[in-house]
Formats: sequence, structure tokens, C-alpha cells
Amino acid sequence: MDPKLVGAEESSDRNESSGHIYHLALDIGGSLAKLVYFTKDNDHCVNLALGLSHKENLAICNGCRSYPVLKGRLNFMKFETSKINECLDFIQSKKLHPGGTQHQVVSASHETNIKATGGGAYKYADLFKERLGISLDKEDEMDCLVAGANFLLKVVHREAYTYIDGQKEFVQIDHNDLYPYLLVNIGSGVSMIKVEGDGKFQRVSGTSVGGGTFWGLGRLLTKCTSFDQLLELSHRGNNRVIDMLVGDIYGGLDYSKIGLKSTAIASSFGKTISNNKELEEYQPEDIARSLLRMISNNIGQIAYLNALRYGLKRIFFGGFFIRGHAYTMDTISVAVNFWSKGEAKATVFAA
Ligand SMILES: Nc1ncnc2c1ncn2[C@@H]1O[C@H](COP(=O)(O)OP(=O)(O)OP(=O)(O)O)[C@@H](O)[C@H]1O
Ligand SMILES: CC(C)(CO)[C@@H](O)C(=O)NCCC(=O)O
Repeated sequence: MDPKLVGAEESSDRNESSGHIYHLALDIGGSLAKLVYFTKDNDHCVNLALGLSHKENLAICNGCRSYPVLKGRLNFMKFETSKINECLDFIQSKKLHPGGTQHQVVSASHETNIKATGGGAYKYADLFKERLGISLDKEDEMDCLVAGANFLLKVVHREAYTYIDGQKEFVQIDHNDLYPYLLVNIGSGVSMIKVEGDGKFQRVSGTSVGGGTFWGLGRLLTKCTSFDQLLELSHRGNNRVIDMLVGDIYGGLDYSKIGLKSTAIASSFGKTISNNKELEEYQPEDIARSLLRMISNNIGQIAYLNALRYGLKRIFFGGFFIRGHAYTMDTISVAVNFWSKGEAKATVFAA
């Protein structure tokens, strides 16, 4: 999950020593630990209404009197949870934690508390305490997720978009017509949440076949050494080499009577049992493509079925698995579109 805030900038290794660090918060999930902190400086601003944080927007922010404007920027970092010590090293090296000399505005009463969510807030509580003297102030991940999603959808302009046939189209959110919606958070596992208002939600479903499955199975099957490498491979692959299509079963024909085109996947990975190839002949890029397709399709289908079950017209997808990756979004959209017979549109917002 992703306690995302406005004005995001993925932090490079820039030196923060000239800036004043105000806030640090963490989300430690099963795969990734995400960290956000705000640094104060006069060259940037975060406009809480527009969600801007870039230098170029300073003029606009200066001209915008009716909304709170903070001079500075939000910095985002991510670490593999399996390398949590790198996250602690980063906090220590940047002196982001209370007690670090750059930390200027922490009041005495909150000196050792840092907001943290995700399972890692529990799992690594002792580690943070022992290494950095930080007490993790735990927030429930579903509460954070829903609060973050509602905030982003209401406040950040051009946050949500559909992705259909390679076309990204921003969705105008009517604040008075946002609820109810289905929030599908694709992290290591997948949570599906019916959201009916601020703080009003129910986790209605989930699946353990999620981002962790893609990365985990992908590693085992392709020997990739990074998630990005696996994604990059999937760009170049052809899933038809691995997946058994309806046409493979029906001699190239559609199965029109039940509405299945010859190009529809009849069985993910199924082709590998029906031809006489040696295992070594299967290319990693084709495997990566099939895997991404299988998992995205499955999530899209379960999401649609839950939307149907609870009468929800709109589905918002988030989580780090998506990360703006075109093929993932396209597959999810196609799955939702396919199962809803064109009635529901998958609305995807960037993780
Ligand atoms: N650089 C990366 N390294 C590892 N996984 C990545 C990376 N980028 C994207 N991912 C994908 O994002 C998933 C993690 O997403 P996210 O951070 O939203 O979930 P999480 O908080 O770790 O998990 P959960 O909420 O289930 O505990 C990974 O399982 C993987 O599929
Ligand atoms: C366990 C959590 C909530 C941790 O973020 C997530 O990984 C998840 O929703 N997993 C899917 C579990 C299931 O519903 O089958």
C-alpha cells in the first residue's frame, strides 16, 4: 500500500543538509518499504490544492492565495523490505530521524515517534527502536490506504485516468459523486475495498496472487535479478508462445457461440504442455509477458466480480505493482472490459 501525498518527487541522492526536514513517515509492506519526508526550501512549493511541487509551479503557487502552500517539497524513496537495513541507513545518513541534527521542528513530546504503516511497522518496530531510537507510531494500513486514495482523488488534479487501447485519458472526479467505489490495491498481495466515504469502508475481498507473485514467480522462471528487468523483459515478449489460445484449441476459429475470439487466452501457460519444445527453447521474455498477463487478468476479473457483487460502478487500481506500466494497465482494463461486456471501465491511478 502507498500512503501517497501530493507533490511527489522521487528523491535522488540530493543533499538535504540545506533544507529543513519537517516530516518523515513510512509504509513498510511485504515487498517494499516506502518513505516520505518533507524538506523546506524556498525554490519549491507544495500546493495542497493543486498537488504541485515543482520549481516551475512556484509562480502559480505564489499567486494562489486561497489554499495552504508550503515552501518545500515531498521526497519519496523506496527500498526492498528484504533490505530494510538500507532504509535505516538512509534515514541515518540523511539525519531524517528525530535526534538527527537536521531535524529542526520536532516538538519534544513527539521526539521519538514516527508514523508508520504496513505489516513492517509491527515486524521491524524493535529494529527501528534499537538502531535509531525511533518508536514507530503504527497506523492501520487499510485506514491509510483509503484516506490516501480519497485525498488524492479529491485534491490532486489529473490523478486518475483510464488506460484503454494504449490511450491514457484523465478522469474528472466529481467530488459529490465519488462514492461508492472499489479500491483495488495491488501490492505483494491484493486488497479489494468497498469505499463509501471518508473512513467508511470495508475490505470485501483480496487475492494472494499479486505483485509478489509476479516478481517471485518471475524470478524463479526467468532468473531476472530485478523487478524492473522482469518488467522490461515482458515488454519484449510474446505471450502467444506460452499461452494456449482459443484458436489453438479450435483450429484457428473463434468459439463464437459463447463469445470467445480465437485470440482469447483459453489457458494461461497452457501451450507449454501441448507442443514438443524443450524447456530451454522458451524465452524468458515470453514467459514474463505471459506471467504479467495472467496475473493482471486475474486481478481484473476478481475486481470486476466484486464490483458486480456490491453494485459498484467504478474501480480504482493502485499499488506499486502498476507503477504506470502500460501493459499492466492495458491488461487490467481489457480484463475488466471483457468481463463487464464493456460496461465497467477500469480506472487506474498511478502508484
Ligand atoms: N523496484 C521494485 N522492487 C520490487 N518490487 C517492485 C518494484 N517496483 C514495483 N514492484 C512491485 O510492487 C509490489 C509491491 O507493491 P507495494 O509496495 O504497493 O506493496 P507492499 O506494501 O510491499 O505489499 P503489501 O501491501 O501486500 O504488504 C511488488 O510485489 C512488485 O510486484
Ligand atoms: C496481507 C496484506 C493486507 C498486507 O498488505 C496484503 O498483502 C493482502 O491483501 N494480501 C492478500 C490476502 C488475501 O486476501 O488473500
